[in-house]
Amino acid sequence: MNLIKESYLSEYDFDEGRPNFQFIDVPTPITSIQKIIAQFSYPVLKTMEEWKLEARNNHNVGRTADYHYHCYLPLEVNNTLIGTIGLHNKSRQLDTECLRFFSIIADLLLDVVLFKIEDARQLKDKMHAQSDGDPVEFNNLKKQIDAIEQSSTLDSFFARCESVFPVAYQRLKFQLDNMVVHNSHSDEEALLSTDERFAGNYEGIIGECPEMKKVFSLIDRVAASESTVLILGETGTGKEMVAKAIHNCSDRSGKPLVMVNCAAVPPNLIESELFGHERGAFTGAMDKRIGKFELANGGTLFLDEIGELQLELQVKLLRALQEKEIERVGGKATIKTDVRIISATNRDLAEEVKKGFFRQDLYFRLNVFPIHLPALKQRTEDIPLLAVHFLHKYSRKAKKDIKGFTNGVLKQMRNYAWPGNVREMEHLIERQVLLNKGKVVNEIPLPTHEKTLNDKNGKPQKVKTIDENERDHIFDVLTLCKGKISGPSGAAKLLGVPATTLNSKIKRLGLNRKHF
Ligand SMILES: Nc1ncnc2c1ncn2[C@@H]1O[C@H](COP(=O)(O)OP(=O)(O)OP(=O)(O)O)[C@@H](O)[C@H]1O
Repeated sequence: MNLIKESYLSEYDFDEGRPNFQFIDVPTPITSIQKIIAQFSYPVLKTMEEWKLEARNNHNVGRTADYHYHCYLPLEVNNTLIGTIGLHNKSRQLDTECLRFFSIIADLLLDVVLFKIEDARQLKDKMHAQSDGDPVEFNNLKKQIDAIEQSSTLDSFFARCESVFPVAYQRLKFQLDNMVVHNSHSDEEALLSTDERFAGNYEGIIGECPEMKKVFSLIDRVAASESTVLILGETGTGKEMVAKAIHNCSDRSGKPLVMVNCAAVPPNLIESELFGHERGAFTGAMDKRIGKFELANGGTLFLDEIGELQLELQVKLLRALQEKEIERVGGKATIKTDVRIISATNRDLAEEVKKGFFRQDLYFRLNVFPIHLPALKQRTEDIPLLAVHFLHKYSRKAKKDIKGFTNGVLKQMRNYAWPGNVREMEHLIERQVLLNKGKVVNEIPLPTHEKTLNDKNGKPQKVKTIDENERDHIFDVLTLCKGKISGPSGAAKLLGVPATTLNSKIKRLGLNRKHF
């Protein structure tokens, strides 16, 4: 029996939503490592240095030179080694769940090989029986045998894997990329689920596309510094998660991370929310109150939706950042603060500055280290991964055993625009888990009316609120009229409203005339 080949299972990508492990599938003669592997009946994981030592340095590392961890398993038929299967990983350790899965893959591969051997053997028997008989039939059988022998073992293997465990494929891919390097191999540690281990890393942020890898590397780089960070991205892209990850990876992690959603606090209360107030500072201030700046002392203050902060408050925030001290509302004393600021917005802040809605000096202060989070529709390769993650999370919670999605559902999700990004997907899957009857999700009620509008170039645009629309339009007309409101060449005439009405709209919408 021939050695089949040493197959490499380490390079993989997603092809049209279908996990596609790229085996490097070249027949090789039996190697010294394979001889060692043949002594085991279970997956053996070692670093390449350890393998080389085992093989008395007599191993040509070849294509796997870039990889650090190498796990091998022998493939045997009737006690004869017919090949080995290798799983290689660049920098991260492989855990027990992954190794178990690897054994299943090896079994399936062996199954496929056995079928192939058996089919070829039966045809050969028939062919021998025909050796003195019909030459046409003989040639026909010979062709069939050649076809079997030359057929890709791995193609048949993929077909089997896909039908046997489509979701497990995605799990493996997810694990491989997100595995944490372990120095110890205690069972307890190895048995922790990937999600739990991962949560201690980047706050459970999932993503493997190049844009997300860049985000992880920016988190790594900025966390240890004291820099002010501005996180930009559409709603639901994970800005809050990134802020938590930066705080948790920083030296301030032992101190509080205090969050303020600038859009959620009424404008008249935001100053007291941030800086606190003294008793009697304003009607309703019955007691002294400590503000978020003071609460975050020594730690991090996360200012979410910073783009919604009114101009008046922006001045006060800027002062607090520059002077590193605050005054409570109604108070006289200045209070020193040591706070790292992380802010986030789904607005285009640079554009807001141009329009006069956001102070340029504050923007420069906050935008020391920007991190841009991609919209979900810009990272469709992450969609199956996130979907499976949420499916497992909510199935576990609901105590249901839902194994995965059909390819059709995955495709639907990849084609959807996700205006609410990851948050929208999470809610949708949480709901679907509760409603789902079988073990597989075979339909998903994606909204038919996406909350985006195509512009004249066919690009999807966020649907603006009436106020945003009005503000932008007034801004454009004021720019055209160089800030002039009344008179024949003024904006009021063009907009068809009295100058007094336009003035009050400008005030209400927070437009700043000096920018025109
Ligand atoms: N990469 C990700 N991996 C896992 N979960 C994610 C990811 N991104 C977002 N989520 C989930 O989506 C939800 C929204 O995330 P988050 O609140 O961080 O988004 P956001 O950008 O701050 O949204 P908003 O601008 O509306 O405040 C969270 O429940 C989080 O669990």
